[in-house]
Amino acid sequence: MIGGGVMGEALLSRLVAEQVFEPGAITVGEPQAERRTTLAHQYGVVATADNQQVLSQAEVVLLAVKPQNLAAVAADLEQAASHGSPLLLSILAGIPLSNLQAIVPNWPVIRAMPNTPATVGAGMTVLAPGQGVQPHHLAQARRIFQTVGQVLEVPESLMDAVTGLSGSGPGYVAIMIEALADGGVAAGLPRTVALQLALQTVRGTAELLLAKEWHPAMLKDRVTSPGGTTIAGIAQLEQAGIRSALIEAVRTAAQRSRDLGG
Ligand SMILES: NC(=O)C1=CN([C@@H]2O[C@H](COP(=O)(O)OP(=O)(O)OC[C@H]3O[C@@H](n4cnc5c(N)ncnc54)[C@H](OP(=O)(O)O)[C@@H]3O)[C@@H](O)[C@H]2O)C=CC1
Ligand SMILES: O=C(O)[C@@H]1CCC=N1
Repeated sequence: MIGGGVMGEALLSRLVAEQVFEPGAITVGEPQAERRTTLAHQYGVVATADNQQVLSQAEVVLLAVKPQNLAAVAADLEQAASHGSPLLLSILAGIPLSNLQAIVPNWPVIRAMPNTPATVGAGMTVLAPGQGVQPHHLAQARRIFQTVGQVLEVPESLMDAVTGLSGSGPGYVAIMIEALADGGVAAGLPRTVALQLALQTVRGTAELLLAKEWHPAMLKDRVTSPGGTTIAGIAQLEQAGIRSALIEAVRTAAQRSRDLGG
């Protein structure tokens, strides 16, 4: 793994907990000494400041640096490109397969977009395979990302939209949960009670829709008693433009993903 930050750790923690890899078989390249110590102590992985140590014997390389750091890592990848041809899994938002393949022309490359619920095995990862990716490479990528949740495959042309929805989505939902709890506090609930209610309401709604395979509108209709509380709340949400706000959030994030790719 190159880049042991938030998302790298989220994936690492599950891969070790689910025993997909022996901790000692994982080497993480990470420039921050403090992060290296944390990752090595907490998960038993090898952590190094030298990316060549990561790349020298790797079968799978998981690229988890910020897109803005790709240029720095490209030099390491180019240097390693002549030894072997490991599977490269890139989770970098917005970086197209063509950019990665230009750096390591002989390596199979899969662009992946996971999300932070991966930390608890409830992630959503979408994969887009590059040229030269064989079925066994895809199977390996699926095995890795299935450890952290659901996996779906799409053509690369959809990956920026995926990034704007499921990649960034946990941020939007977290704000919704925080705001719901604030609403509960404004209506007189203690903070801890309000947060528990908001969290379980969001989880329960998602679980109900998944279990029953209902259209979301059907659930909305079932909650809204005529002249009741829910329709009064929904009228307020519509007036504030909640649908438009969420649609534009996904569209703007997708555009930002395109922009990161240059
Ligand atoms: N966070 C998320 O929810 C998701 C993130 N992603 C993608 O994952 C990637 C990482 O994001 P995130 O974990 O949030 O970011 P972080 O900044 O938390 O993690 C990136 C890590 O890589 C380190 N790094 C920087 N340069 C190098 C280098 N040359 N070699 C090795 N490591 C280096 C950084 O160190 P330093 O801080 O010192 O620069 C940092 O610790 C991004 O490309 C993002 O698009 C994808 C899906 C979801
Ligand atoms: O905000 C970001 O750029 C990353 C990619 C998707 C989620 N976090």
